[in-house]
Amino acid sequence: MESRKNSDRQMRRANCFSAGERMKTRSPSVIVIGGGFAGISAARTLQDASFQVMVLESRDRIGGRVHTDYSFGFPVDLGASWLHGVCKENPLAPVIGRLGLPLYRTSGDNSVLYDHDLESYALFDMEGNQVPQELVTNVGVTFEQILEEINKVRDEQDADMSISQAFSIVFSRKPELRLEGIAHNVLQWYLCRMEGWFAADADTISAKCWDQEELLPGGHGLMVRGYRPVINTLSKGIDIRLGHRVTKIVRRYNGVKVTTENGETFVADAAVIAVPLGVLKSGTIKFEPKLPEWKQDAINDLGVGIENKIILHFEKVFWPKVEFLGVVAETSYGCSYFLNLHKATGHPVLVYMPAGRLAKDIEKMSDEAAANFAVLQLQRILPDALPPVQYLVSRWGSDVNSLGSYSYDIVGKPHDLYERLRVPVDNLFFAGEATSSSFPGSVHGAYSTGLMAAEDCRMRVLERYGELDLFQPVMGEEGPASVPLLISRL
Ligand SMILES: Cc1cc2nc3c(=O)[nH]c(=O)nc-3n(C[C@H](O)[C@H](O)[C@H](O)COP(=O)(O)OP(=O)(O)OC[C@H]3O[C@@H](n4cnc5c(N)ncnc54)[C@H](O)[C@@H]3O)c2cc1C
Repeated sequence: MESRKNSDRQMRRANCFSAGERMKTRSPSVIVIGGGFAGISAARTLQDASFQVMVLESRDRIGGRVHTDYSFGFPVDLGASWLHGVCKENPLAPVIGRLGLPLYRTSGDNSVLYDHDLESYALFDMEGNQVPQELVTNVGVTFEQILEEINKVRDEQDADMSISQAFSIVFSRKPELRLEGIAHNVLQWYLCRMEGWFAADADTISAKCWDQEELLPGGHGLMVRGYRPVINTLSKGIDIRLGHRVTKIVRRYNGVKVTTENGETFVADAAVIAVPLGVLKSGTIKFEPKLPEWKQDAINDLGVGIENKIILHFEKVFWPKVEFLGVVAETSYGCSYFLNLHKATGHPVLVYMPAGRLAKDIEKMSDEAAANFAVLQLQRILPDALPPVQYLVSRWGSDVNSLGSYSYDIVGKPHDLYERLRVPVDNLFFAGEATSSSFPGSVHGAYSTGLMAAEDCRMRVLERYGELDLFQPVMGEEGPASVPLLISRL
């Protein structure tokens, strides 16, 4: 009995929103789990709407899969670095614009496949010979034709298939699209780029859903100064508890109780859960009661892929003045590409970006071995390539805080999984790139789901506060709750 009393007392002390505070501030409380773009945008919106907000973040930094590193003496992004859709319709445009952050446009094209204009590529074969630009462009056209044919094939059939299977069907129907020799290798390179977009291999990507995301106009722009200033600005003044890994979420009709790895407990009227899909899949966060079956199925069925960055900082530039360097090979697994950051930032930096199985294999290597692997690919193009003076290696697949880079549609599963992931369960609101059916796998997608979750949460909490039963204590706390201040402003 005594020990139960003690633990009750401890819990009360640990509560971020104690009964006293609730009476004083007269505003509803929300715990946001995860301090990436989705979580921070939800927290910002709710705090601006007079909610008491606390963010619990497992890492010792905010930003999640947006991670700008400054150890080279200038910013480089280990996670997201492009704004996909450089236009005023992009939900992030107002904040990026207000901050005066420069963007470097790598492509005016709005398509999934070309976040770089074709003329900015320099592709090489395994012997270091540059592929003629005309061939690169022509194979690009063939690749688009194949994708159009894939769409016809999928529309004829009810059952879904992978992009690789669809390729085989198209080749058997239209053998003239099957390329040989170096042209075949260039085609594999385009496929490799497509795999990079989805962070997954072609034999797992759904032919039915590959083009279901919405693309904003304005093409693709690199955040020259990195994404960090954006997240820092959005998070100003918010109560963020770093190093707080959530392990359990209990929900009741009148509140939520959230427990962290070190046993601390927090209660609030509602919670926004904005952790990555990989973390939800891992089952390391326990829900009580369990999540409904439809929600758990959505978590299980949506794919999460891996893309990584190996960022190489050289003493000086020794490569051609193009935006993208690529090595073509017989299979997409053997192909590789490097983003030339010198074009955008003026710094002698190349970024090697493996995806899918290759990224997974490279994650098994040490940082040094991974950097050497990237340099080896570079030396295929440029035999006299210098060793880097510094390097950075990301591990989004094995990092327990992400367990994957971003979500994608796997074969045979419907595209509405993103929406199912987003739909709230009682007073638990879901946010994050994997809950965005329009813009999955992107920063602006994550950001907009944070706004949506905040709005849903605001409505629900305010509605419930208007009900008599919410004048009862939240999660067993004593003392009257009160009608939130915000209601008078609505
Ligand atoms: C290599 C790479 C390149 C990319 N390139 C681009 C790009 O150029 N443009 C683009 O738009 N998008 C890009 N993306 C995708 C983009 O980064 C993500 O879609 C977006 O940042 C996801 O934001 P989020 O808030 O949903 O998740 P996250 O940013 O992952 O935030 C989730 C947060 O939850 C925290 N967390 C995890 N577990 C717990 C727990 N148990 N308790 C508490 N906190 C927890 C994490 O530490 C993290 O901070 C890229 C991603 C990667 C990995």
